[in-house]
Amino acid sequence: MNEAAISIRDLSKRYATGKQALDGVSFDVERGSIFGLLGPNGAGKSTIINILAGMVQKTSGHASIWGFDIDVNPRNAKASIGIVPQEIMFDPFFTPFETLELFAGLYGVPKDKRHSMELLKAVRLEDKADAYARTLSGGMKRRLLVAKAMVHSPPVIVLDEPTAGVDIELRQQLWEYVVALNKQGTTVVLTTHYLEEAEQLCDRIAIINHGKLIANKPTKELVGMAREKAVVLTLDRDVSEAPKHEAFEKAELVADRTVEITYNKDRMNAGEVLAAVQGLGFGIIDVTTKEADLEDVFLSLTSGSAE
Ligand SMILES: Nc1ncnc2c1ncn2[C@@H]1O[C@H](COP(=O)(O)OP(=O)(O)OP(=O)(O)O)[C@@H](O)[C@H]1O
Repeated sequence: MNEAAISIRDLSKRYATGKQALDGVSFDVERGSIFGLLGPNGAGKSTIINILAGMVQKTSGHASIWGFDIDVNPRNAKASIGIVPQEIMFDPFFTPFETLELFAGLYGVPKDKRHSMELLKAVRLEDKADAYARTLSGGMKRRLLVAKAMVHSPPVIVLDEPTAGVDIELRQQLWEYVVALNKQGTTVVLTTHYLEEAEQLCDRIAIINHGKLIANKPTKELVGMAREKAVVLTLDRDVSEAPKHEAFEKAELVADRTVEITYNKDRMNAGEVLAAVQGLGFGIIDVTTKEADLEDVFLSLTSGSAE
């Protein structure tokens, strides 16, 4: 089957306040992929996820999960997706093991088909299986949320800003688990503000801004959209200011002999930059190039538009 894991068509949402949170958004998430949904605060990411989760009613448009239309087949659509919410919400009186059993029960997973202990192991919480949830650290709670989203073994898991408030080590553990899940076939959608992580993890990235989709491309292509590139040059002598040339976007002295030159890759290439510097009478001892990253693209696409 090559039907999309998630298919969204002309999705719009106007909240009762009159706020148009989504305005005709369409995209597909390919089965087996890791898909990044990025956008500044208030862009509409959570609204999309909440519509998929059945927690927010869309105003118009269509959405289907694993081939199940959320209006026509809401139960199957819901059974096909696990959502890791932004907010940490647990009943503090249940242990992690009980929490997972409870949710498996709510999803109608029969006792012999439950895998609560396996899930706890996968998120490295097996030691805490019987501890009170309120005694867990923030990172542990976050990992429990991921396990909770997986109790019904959905083919698609959505992580809504899962890394907020989680320290670097825990974040890496979480990503390792997400990547492992994906390797086993789970389709992953994640919203994140950590562009670097999105760039490393996602096969494809969509950017949403003011309720509209403004980009949807394979990660490499999106990163390639950055127009500016830079070279860092070590010159053969100390200079008091960076070599100036009309074709450079920017030239900065970063140390006595080191300059960083930013250029527009549509207008020139690194070789031409070097030739221009040599033409100004400088010898070049060393060169490193700096690739533009997703952050550059993100900023140029969404600049000045966060709420
Ligand atoms: N229940 C609601 N009632 C009215 N307006 C809402 C509601 N929920 C969200 N909004 C508004 O809709 C817009 C989109 O919000 P949404 O939470 O989807 O954005 P987001 O991209 O997830 O942002 P963040 O990254 O901050 O979570 C925002 O302007 C928000 O204030």
